Amino acid sequence: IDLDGPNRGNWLTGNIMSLFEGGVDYCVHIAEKYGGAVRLYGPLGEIVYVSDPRALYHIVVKDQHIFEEPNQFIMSNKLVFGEGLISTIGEQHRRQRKLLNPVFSTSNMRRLLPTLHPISDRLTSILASKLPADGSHKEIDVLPWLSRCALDGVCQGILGYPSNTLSAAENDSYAEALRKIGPLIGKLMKVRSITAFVMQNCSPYWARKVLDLVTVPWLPTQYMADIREMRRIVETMDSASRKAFLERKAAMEAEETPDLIDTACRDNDSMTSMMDIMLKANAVSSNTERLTDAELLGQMNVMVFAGLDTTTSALARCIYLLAQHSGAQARLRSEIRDATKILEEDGDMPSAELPFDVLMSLPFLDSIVKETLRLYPSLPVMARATSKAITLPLQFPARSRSGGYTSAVAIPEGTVTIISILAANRHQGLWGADANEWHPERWLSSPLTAPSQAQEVKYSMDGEDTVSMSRSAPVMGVKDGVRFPGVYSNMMTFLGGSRSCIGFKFAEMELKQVIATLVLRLHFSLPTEPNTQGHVKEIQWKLQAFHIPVVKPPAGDGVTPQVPLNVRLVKKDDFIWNAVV
Ligand code: HEM
Repeated sequence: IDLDGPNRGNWLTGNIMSLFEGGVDYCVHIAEKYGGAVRLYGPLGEIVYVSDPRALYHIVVKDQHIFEEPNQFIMSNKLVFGEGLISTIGEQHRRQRKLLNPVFSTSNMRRLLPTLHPISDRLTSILASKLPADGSHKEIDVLPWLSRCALDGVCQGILGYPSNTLSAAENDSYAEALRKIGPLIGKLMKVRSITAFVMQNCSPYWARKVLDLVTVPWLPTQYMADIREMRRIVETMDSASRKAFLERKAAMEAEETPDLIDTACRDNDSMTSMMDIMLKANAVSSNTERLTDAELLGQMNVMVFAGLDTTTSALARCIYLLAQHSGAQARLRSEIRDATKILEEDGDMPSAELPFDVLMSLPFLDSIVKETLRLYPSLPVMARATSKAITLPLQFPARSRSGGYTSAVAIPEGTVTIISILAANRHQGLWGADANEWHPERWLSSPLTAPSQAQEVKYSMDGEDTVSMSRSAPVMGVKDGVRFPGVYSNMMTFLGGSRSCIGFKFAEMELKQVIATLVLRLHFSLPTEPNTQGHVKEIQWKLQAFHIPVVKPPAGDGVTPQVPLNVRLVKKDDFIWNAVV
């Protein structure tokens, strides 16, 4: 591959792990140094690391069928989640998206918001109850509570399943399974290729038998234990979501109204869940487009999983940044107070239960969420594999192997391509010289163009595939008609194209609801209490599959800090890792 890049590194594993070891700085630095397409090495050879806007447009939109998710990703997802969106490709995936896209419409989000009100209230009350009655401050590890909140949010909002992990002393087995599944998938990453091979060549019955057999003789014991644990988790998850699904389906079939979508939503606005809406959309769809029960069930499993650690990571980052920037926190609080005061005066709403349209249009809250998701996307990099050879055009020339520059790169079939969401979101050419800084005000100084003056934003890729769109667009992230092909405010956080995040509106709404409720009543700051030796605890962020906050105990403190039960601890170097779950 005729691209420049860092040295190969380890002869066997290459330099791919540097992305995670070097963290955000490294991921951004290599794009700034070599350009929007960089050559890296993995165990199986060369890898292309991409952050160029035109190349990304080809990867996620125009040539998406050539840049599919790697086979082992699809196959192992199928084994764990069933027939949901992250386990299907091609025509089946297209059919699923066609039915599901309208389910995530703005009007359906409006219906779902009330399911999040009691959850964000409960989170706030729990944290407030831990504070001293005299109004003074106290150090609380908020991460596990944010995680429980995100879990209750997806369970209730998506599945209609009241997991109540915020209130319950003991978690139910379903909630427990959901919390464990992300880290286990990470641990089992190395055996994914075996899974893919077996799944493709055997029936489900034999796949199960073969996987049992082939893994026994040579896999380290820990893998075996993890595989057994994964199987237990999958069974728990499957039986709980199947039960919820069958109950809702039976209840829906008992309704004798032809216009199922409209009636149910009108009659029972606040009680609805994503599953209800999806079941109803499916019932009224044509026979050829209708999803099977297995596909519907798979969607539920996938959405609950996809919406959990991503949202927790984003919530944690927002709270962390607000704690770091007390001025922004104060400004946000007064914006929310003003909004709730107006409503109280109107006698409309109790405190933080802002109506959907008010919540979603608070300018500073919107800026905080956007800027945080831009600078710290929950999923910093995504992998694709080319199903055939292709030449990828670049918007901005990248450094070639010979030391010159190239504006197109030939990629052989079977090449792993890494989409760098992180580097794209920090592209200085499109986001400005301060692209690496958290600066929420940038979104305020970039008002929406009024619909009457809607600009024709020309997304000029090449002669043939020019995409033009007329819309009221924020000017942020666009320069000379060039922008990233993301579904959310020109950034790549939720990707773009047919495999973009289907739940991004739900995620945005949940983030805004939880942050508004928390900030209205609580003030957040970083740890300040020195231990007996005068050292203060540090919070740092580790880049794994997700961004994970890492708590470094105060220097010289040999005592392991007290941590809540649901936090998985891994001792590495001198850090205590608080996994997101
Ligand atoms: C801040 C929160 C979130 C972030 C940053 C995020 C990000 C992403 C990204 C980058 C992808 C593309 C993955 C890939 O191509 O491999 C994705 C896919 C997906 N997300 Fe999200 N997500 C978030 C929340 C949610 C929520 C709340 C839901 C469910 C309601 C959800 C459901 C999905 C699904 C089902 C897919 C697969 C789509 C497909 O393949 O067609 N996500 N998400």
